[in-house]
Order: sequence, then structure tokens, then C-alpha cells
Amino acid sequence: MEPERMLQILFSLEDASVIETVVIPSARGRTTVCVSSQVGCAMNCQFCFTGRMGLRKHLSTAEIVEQAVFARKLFSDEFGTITNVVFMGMGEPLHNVDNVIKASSIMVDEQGLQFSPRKVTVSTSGLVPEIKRFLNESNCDLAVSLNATTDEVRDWIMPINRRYNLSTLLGTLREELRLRPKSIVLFEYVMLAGVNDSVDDAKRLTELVRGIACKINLISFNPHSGSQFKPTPDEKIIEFRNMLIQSGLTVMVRLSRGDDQMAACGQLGAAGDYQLPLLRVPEKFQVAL
Ligand SMILES: C[S@@+](CC[C@H](N)C(=O)[O-])C[C@H]1O[C@@H](n2cnc3c(N)ncnc32)[C@H](O)[C@@H]1O
Ligand code: SF4
Repeated sequence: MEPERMLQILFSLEDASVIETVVIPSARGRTTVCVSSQVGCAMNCQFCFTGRMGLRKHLSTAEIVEQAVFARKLFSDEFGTITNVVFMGMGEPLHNVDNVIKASSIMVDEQGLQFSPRKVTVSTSGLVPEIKRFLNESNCDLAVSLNATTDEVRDWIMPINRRYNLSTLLGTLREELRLRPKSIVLFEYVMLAGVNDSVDDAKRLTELVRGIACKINLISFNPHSGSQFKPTPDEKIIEFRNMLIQSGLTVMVRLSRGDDQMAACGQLGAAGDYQLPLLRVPEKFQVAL
């Protein structure tokens, strides 16, 4: 029997902070555990609930690995084995790069959790020096959250772009992957209505990733109280996907799951007393009241 919805595990750490791990069953016999790498996150992406919290702390290697170990113990009997690990829970994994590289190598080690390196994916918002380090030191897969096709929009919705802009990020990936012909990067692209989902965005996205061995994952935006964005309607996501496919890209679509229980991507965490600021909306996206 397969559960119909994702399962959320809350871990209480020694200092009483709480992290969240999500187990995501799928119809094709794949069960993915989504692990956290930090309590909160410093990156302040404007669409992400965890980003509203600010960074509370980095998780240790053991605290990261334990999430996968526990999920395996808890769910294997009932729902079949955990097949995949994604570092897509709370936090920016490459901001905690030492512990994340160690944790991912334990996950794929023969003496460790014995996952295939192709089944362990570390997702980043785009910390360029750490991306280079990860690609050099880890044999696990890399995902990059792109989420915009112009620096104007990415500077706003993902402030890390002010340090490493689209050209630097994509130029680095193009160079690094050229040295590793077997590697493929997964680009995640959260569809935000009226912000990054136009026909021009689809055309620009095709150009931006040209020459990079990649797959694109279009993600339906999970709304939450800390955000001013709206999800792109499903029909429009499909049109966007079709445009990308027509230009020769490999595209997957992840429609929303678990958003009603605040357990989906970008909905993890608790805002607390202190929150990072919302940033200035670029002029062309400002709506007159
Ligand atoms: C929560 S992040 C964690 C990993 C890493 N910090 C990153 O940004 O790639 C995992 C994915 O969730 C996406 N995400 C964040 N907030 C979201 C939301 N409200 N709805 C859907 N996806 C969201 C991000 O763009 C990213 O691709
Ligand atoms: S999307 Fe990733 S990097 Fe951005 S705030 Fe959320 S967890 Fe941090």
C-alpha cells in the first residue's frame, strides 16, 4: 500500500530547535526523503517560507544523515524502501558545504547508507565557489534553483543573484560540466504567476541553458502566508513546458503536493519573531492600488 500524501517528520535537536524532513512516496515505486541542511536559511528568497526565517544554525553531518536513517527505519516496512535522497528541505545546503559534502558521501558509501550517487541530489540557490567545490569533491547529483530568466527578476526573488548573477552561475556550470561529460544538472524553476512564466521567459530559459547538459523541473508554487506571489495556473505550466520541449529540452513538471499541510517545498519552518525583509519589487511588477 502507498500513502496518498507526503509524510512530515519533525526532529527536535539538542538545542531544542526543530527541523523538518519530508518523505514523498510516488506511484512508480520511488520514495524520496527530502532532508534539511540548516535550521532556517540566510538566502532570503522571496517566495520561500524557510527564507523568511533567516539562518538559525547549520546542521552537523550527523544531524543530516540521521534524517535519512530515521526515515528509512520508519517507513521501509510499510511503504517499501527509501530510494532517493534530495537536499531540498530547510536551508541552503552549499552554505553548509563541509557538512553536506560529508553527509552526502556517507549516504553513498558502501559502509554507509549505500544509496547510488545518482539517487542523491543536492540542491542549491547558486553559491558559485561552493558549486565548484561540490562538483570536485562529491559524486552526487547537483540541482540548481534557477527560477528566473533575467537578472532584474532574479536579483529580486533570489538575492544571491546580486553576488553571483545568471551569467556567472551558468558560465560556471557550462565550464565545470564540460570537464565532466557524464554529469547532468537539474534546473528547478518555480512558476510564479506574472513574474517568470511568460512566453519570453520560456525563450530566454532555452537560451540560458544552451550548452549545459541538463533537465528542467518546473515546480508549481506552493503559496504561504509569508509571500506575495501566486501560482501559475496548471494549463499555463503545461504550455510553458511544451515550449521548452519544442526547443529540445528535457522537462519534468512537479505539480504541488502537500501544500495543505505546510510540508511542501519552500513551506518548511516556523517564522518566529524575527523575519528577513521583503525586498523592493522591480517597477514593472508593481501593481497600482
Ligand atoms: C526549499 S529549497 C532547498 C534547497 C536550496 N536551498 C535551493 O534553494 O535549491 C528547494 C526547492 O524549493 C523551491 N521552493 C522554495 N519555495 C517554494 C515554494 N513556496 N513553492 C514551491 N517551491 C519552492 C526552491 O526554488 C528550490 O528549488
Ligand atoms: S529557496 Fe532555498 S536558498 Fe532560497 S530561501 Fe528557500 S531554502 Fe533558502
